[in-house]
Amino acid sequence: MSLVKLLKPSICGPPRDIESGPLAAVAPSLSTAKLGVSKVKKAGAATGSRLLRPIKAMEDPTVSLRNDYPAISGRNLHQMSTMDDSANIVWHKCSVEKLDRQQLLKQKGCVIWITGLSGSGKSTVACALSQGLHMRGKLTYILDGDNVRHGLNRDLSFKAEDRAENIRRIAEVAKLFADASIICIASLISPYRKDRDACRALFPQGDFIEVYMDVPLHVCENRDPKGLYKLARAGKIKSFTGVDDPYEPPLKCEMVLQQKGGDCVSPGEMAETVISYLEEKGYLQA
Ligand SMILES: Nc1ncnc2c1ncn2[C@@H]1O[C@H](COP(=O)(O)OS(=O)(=O)O)[C@@H](OP(=O)(O)O)[C@H]1O
Ligand SMILES: Nc1ncnc2c1ncn2[C@@H]1O[C@H](COP(=O)(O)OP(=O)(O)O)[C@@H](O)[C@H]1O
Repeated sequence: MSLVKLLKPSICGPPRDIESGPLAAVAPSLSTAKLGVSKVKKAGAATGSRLLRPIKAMEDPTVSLRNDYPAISGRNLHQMSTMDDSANIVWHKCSVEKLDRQQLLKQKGCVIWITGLSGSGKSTVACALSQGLHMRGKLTYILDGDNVRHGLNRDLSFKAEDRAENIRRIAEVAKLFADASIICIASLISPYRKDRDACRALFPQGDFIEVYMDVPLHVCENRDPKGLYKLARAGKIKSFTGVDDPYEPPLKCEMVLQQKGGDCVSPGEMAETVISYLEEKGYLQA
C-alpha cells in the first residue's frame, strides 16, 4: 500500500497548471515550420543539438528574442529580471538560449524545493531523487543546505535574517541551474513560509516545485542522526528549528511526503513519487 501522499495539486493547494501556463503557450512554437528551420544555422546540426534560432539573431546578439522566442519552461532569465533601468546594468543576451539547452539535454529545468525539519529525510530523498533521475539519463544537481553552508553561505548563521539570506542565495543559484535546463534539487530546512514564497516568486509558474517532508518532530528527534536535537535540548545549540525556533509548514505546495499508518515508505519510493510528478508535468522531455 502506498503511503506516500502525492499532493496532486488539489491536496495541498490550488492546481498549478503548467498546461495552461507558459509551457502550453509555446508548444506550438516547437513546430519547425513556425520557427523557420530552413533558415537555421548549420552549427546546431554539427553539434547534434537543434539550435532553432534564426540566422539574424545568431549574427546579431542585440536582436531581441523576447517576443518571438518564448522559452518552453517559463521565460528566459532576462525577462524575469527585477532590476530597473536606473541601475545602469544592461542584460547581455546570447543567441544560445534556454530553449536550446532544453533541446540539448532533452529535459526542462526546474527546482524541486525540499523543505522540512532537521532529520526529516530531505538529504536522503534528494540523493534518491538525483539517483533515480540520473539513471533515466536526466541531469540533476543538489543544493543541500548543510553543504552550501560549507562554501557560498559559510558567512551565515541561523538567526532569522541569515536563514532568509541563505534561502535567497540558494534560490538564486537554483534559478541559474534551472535556466541551464538542469533539474535542481534544493534540500534545506527553509523554515519560514515567507522566505519560501519569495523563492517561488523568482521562478516561472510551475518551475518551483515545493516538496514538504511531513515528518513529526518526535520522529526527527528520535532519529537525530547528528545528535543535534540532543545538543539543542541541552541548550548547547540555540535557535534550533523545532526546539526553540519555529518551522512553518507549507499551506500550499506541490507535494507532501510522509509515512502513514506505521508502514515504512522508503526514500526510493518517495523519490519515485516526485519523478512521476515531473514526468506528468513534462519536465523529463524537451
Ligand atoms: N540552529 C539550527 N537550526 C537548524 N539546523 C541547524 C542549526 N544549527 C545547525 N544546523 C544544521 O544545519 C542544517 C540546516 O541548514 P539549512 O541551510 O538547511 O537551514 S535553513 O534553511 O537556513 O534554516 C541542519 O541540517 P539538516 O539536519 O540536514 O536539516 C543541521 O544539521
Ligand atoms: N523514508 C525514510 N524512512 C526512514 N528513515 C529515513 C527516511 N529518509 C531518511 N531517513 C533517515 O532519517 C535520518 C535523517 O535523514 P536526512 O536525510 O539526513 O534528513 P535531513 O536532511 O532532513 O536532516 C537519516 O538517518 C536517514 O537515514
